[in-house]
Amino acid sequence: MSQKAVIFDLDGTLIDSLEDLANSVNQTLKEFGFNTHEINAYKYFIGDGVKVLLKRATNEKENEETIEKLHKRFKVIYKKEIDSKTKVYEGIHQLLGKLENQAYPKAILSNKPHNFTLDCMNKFFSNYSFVNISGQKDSIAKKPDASAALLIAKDLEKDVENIYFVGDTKIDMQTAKNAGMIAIGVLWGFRDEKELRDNGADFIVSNTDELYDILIS
Ligand SMILES: O=C(O)COP(=O)(O)O
Repeated sequence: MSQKAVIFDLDGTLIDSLEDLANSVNQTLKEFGFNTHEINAYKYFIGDGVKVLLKRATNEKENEETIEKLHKRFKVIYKKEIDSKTKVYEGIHQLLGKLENQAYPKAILSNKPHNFTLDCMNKFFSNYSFVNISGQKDSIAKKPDASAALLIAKDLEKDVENIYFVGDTKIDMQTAKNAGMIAIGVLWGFRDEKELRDNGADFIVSNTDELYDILIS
């Protein structure tokens, strides 16, 4: 077994879920009489969990009660749309397959609600073994807090300095740094290189071959 292990972010790193998330939020907004947004605007709304996504989509002007109503409706809509347009990014299946063949320990840490994280993992990645799959749960602080990453590290049975954290946003880079892990920023997701570098990326990769080379080095 490898001396190293990896924790992957999900949205924007393993799967391109932008359109389904954006369409589901837009439908929710429409039903409640709010203005909708261009799909690309959601690249900057997604990353800090669903409630923050809804706050940003309503221009941070709504109170908790309204956000809670939107949240309830969003969950119903997104449950149906979760895999309508969502795709696994190019090269991810090959990467996971190669890691699997080497018994390389893998885990998931997402700010997507835990049940939706499990739905996506079952739908797209049921062929691979993950030591731990964690979405956002009310019982534990979400990324960039290090708590969930540190719990996963225990399951991975590696020291944090031997764990790569792979993600596409500053939230992921900050989580890696807060947990003492090695931060790898991917450029095929929702944010740009500057954001990843400014938030502590130790490595930046533009394709899954580059990512694999770092993970096994
Ligand atoms: O749904 C979100 O807000 C972010 O999800 P991620 O952590 O998998 O990028």
